[in-house]
Amino acid sequence: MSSAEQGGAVLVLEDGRAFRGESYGAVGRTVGEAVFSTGMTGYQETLTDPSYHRQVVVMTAPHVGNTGYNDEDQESTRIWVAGYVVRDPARIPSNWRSRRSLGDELAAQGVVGISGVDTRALTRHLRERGAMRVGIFSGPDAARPVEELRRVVGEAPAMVGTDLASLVSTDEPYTVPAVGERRFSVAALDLGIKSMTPQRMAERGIEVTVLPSTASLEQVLTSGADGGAPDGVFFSNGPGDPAAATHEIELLQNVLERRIPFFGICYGNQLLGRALGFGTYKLKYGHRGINQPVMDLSTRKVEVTAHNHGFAVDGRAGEVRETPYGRAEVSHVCLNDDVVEGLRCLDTPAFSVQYHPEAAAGPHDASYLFDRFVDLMAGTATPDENEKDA
Ligand SMILES: NC(=O)CC[C@H](N)C(=O)O
Repeated sequence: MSSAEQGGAVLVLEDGRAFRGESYGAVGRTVGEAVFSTGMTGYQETLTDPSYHRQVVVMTAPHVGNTGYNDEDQESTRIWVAGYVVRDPARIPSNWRSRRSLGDELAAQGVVGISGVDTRALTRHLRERGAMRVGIFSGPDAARPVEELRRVVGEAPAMVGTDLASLVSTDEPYTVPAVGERRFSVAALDLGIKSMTPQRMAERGIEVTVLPSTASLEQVLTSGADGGAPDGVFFSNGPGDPAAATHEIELLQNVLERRIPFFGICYGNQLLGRALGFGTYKLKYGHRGINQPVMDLSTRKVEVTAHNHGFAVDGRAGEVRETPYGRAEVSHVCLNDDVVEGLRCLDTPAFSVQYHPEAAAGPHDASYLFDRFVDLMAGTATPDENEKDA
């Protein structure tokens, strides 16, 4: 069934603003946090990123679905976004890898979307008023009065204070083998991990044991080769508010105390921040897209990077703090708004970034960070020297 045959749909924001359009994907109703992504490409990776759990994603790129949906680019086993908002969906997808249209895939996975929306107006609204709850309603719901639908939206759970990692994490540990000879073993806590992340490590000779977010310290410490301690610990990206991740923060403090080399991405960066005693806060509307400029303050180099975060670590560019694990510095900042994009411990082998060096989707400028992790484990970089390979 084409979108036109599916009938009308309405998007209703928590503050009462409504946009009418056509149903796209599954027919029904959905609620979540409205966020926008500025990526021009990479929608399949976005849709399947578990960090988007409970979020309704608005695409600022006007044409979405041009390359259809393939069987290779997914970052997890399913689409995680709670809803999808586009202006102009492709009527005829075209790519040699495409297996079906994006609209058909959204429908097959039960994801409610809306098309024909003035996504520029919607994005400007979110930018001015901040991220807020939203609902998409199609089928018989589309005909209901907006005020009634707004009440439904208002009952959706808020993002602040919500611990979501356990809802998206793996139930059972699994191993991603090293490509070629195994040089290191890493325990990766799955807080919503994207499949490209263990892949990038495996390419560097790392065997990755992916553990559930509820893993105990004991499990982490016996997940290395032959049941021994791993050479490094990694914390992944993931949905929810880092302030609510009590178990994971405590686990990380134990890792830092033992001086096991640590690397964190996105949620992992926020959790390193909290483990060190930094605060975290909710950004007005967040950073999402694959075209965000970040400066590595140790080299002054600018990288174009992929982002997906609604929270951030509270700190200033270049700031060095005394923490229970020695000195820690703010190592990277976003050049759009000075938001903290990376942390590095100077006396403990640990660092993290708020953005996505795994680059799925996104530019590969930041892949050097996986090499820094290797250097930390190899002992070829002392924590305060590891800028040398940038
Ligand atoms: N992609 C992520 O890891 C996101 C982290 C956190 N949930 C945030 O929104 O900021």
